[in-house]
Amino acid sequence: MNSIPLIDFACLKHSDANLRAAEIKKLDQACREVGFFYLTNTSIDTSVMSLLQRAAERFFTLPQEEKESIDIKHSLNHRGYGQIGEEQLDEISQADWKETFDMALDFPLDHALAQKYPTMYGPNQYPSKASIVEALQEYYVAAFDVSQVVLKAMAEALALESNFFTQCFKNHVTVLRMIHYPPRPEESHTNGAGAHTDYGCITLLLQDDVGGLQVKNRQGEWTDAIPIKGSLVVNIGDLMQRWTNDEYVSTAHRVIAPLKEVHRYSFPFFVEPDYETNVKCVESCQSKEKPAKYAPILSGDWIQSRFDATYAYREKESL
Ligand SMILES: O=C(O)CCC(=O)C(=O)O
Ligand SMILES: [Fe+2]
Repeated sequence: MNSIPLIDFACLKHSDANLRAAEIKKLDQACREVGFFYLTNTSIDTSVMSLLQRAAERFFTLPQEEKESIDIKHSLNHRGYGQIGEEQLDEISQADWKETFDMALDFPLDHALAQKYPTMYGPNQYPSKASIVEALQEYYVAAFDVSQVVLKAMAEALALESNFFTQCFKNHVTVLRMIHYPPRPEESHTNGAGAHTDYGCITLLLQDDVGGLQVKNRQGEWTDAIPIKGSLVVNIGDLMQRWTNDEYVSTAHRVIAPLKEVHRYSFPFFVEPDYETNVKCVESCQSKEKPAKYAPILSGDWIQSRFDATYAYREKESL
């Protein structure tokens, strides 16, 4: 049995208040008990999803040289292409067997925020093919809309003003990533992406039909998050866990590398608020019996500290 609950996006937006309230309750329970759920019936057109999949297939088959011309190593604000071995999510002996491409909102270098926080705000590094860029941008806009509906529902579930979270997304640093998991290099190399939790608020993941994503359940067992066509897998990140005083849980997950001749593509959308968002325990998650566990922190400072721990090239830079 699949232990990851299904939440119906259409119900989260429904005009019937009772239907909506019932779905928000289910959402709240999923965030507290599992930290993962499938989001079905989203507003993202399936053609926008397929275009993104095709864009990824085309991008990752470009000559290595072309991909490396926009290597994330050249980008202070981590945009662009990440080679196999660039990001290591778990300190295990097997490298993460994946290559990546990251994009976010584009800020010119002379923008005040890019000047103040150059490692977080700045320009994208795009591939030269316009159709790939268009597919990315179209998906980014559609996924962002979905994320805001989910965050409104979460705010309501937590007895907050419905715009409590969404008001922190004016100059946000939400990242759309494309990931290509090539076939494992040898039978014993099972690691596609090491066990980790996500840093941000929430992540919306689009995956193809290959499978391989696993989620750690409360009993400490790895369970498969099998692909459900057209749906997104949504999970709580560390920032949201901190914001909610551990009421909403950021759950560990990993990816098993595909078998011989199989290529997997996935598209996490890491929903992360404005750098200067003050992440301070929300009212409804603290009490005399359960005081706030974490000191307030700026969202960007938190995300930066987590980045530094996972990127090989950054470690080398700081040596
Ligand atoms: O590829 C996947 O299914 C998950 C990727 C992931 O967890 C991540 O990049 O944070
Ligand atoms: Fe993740």
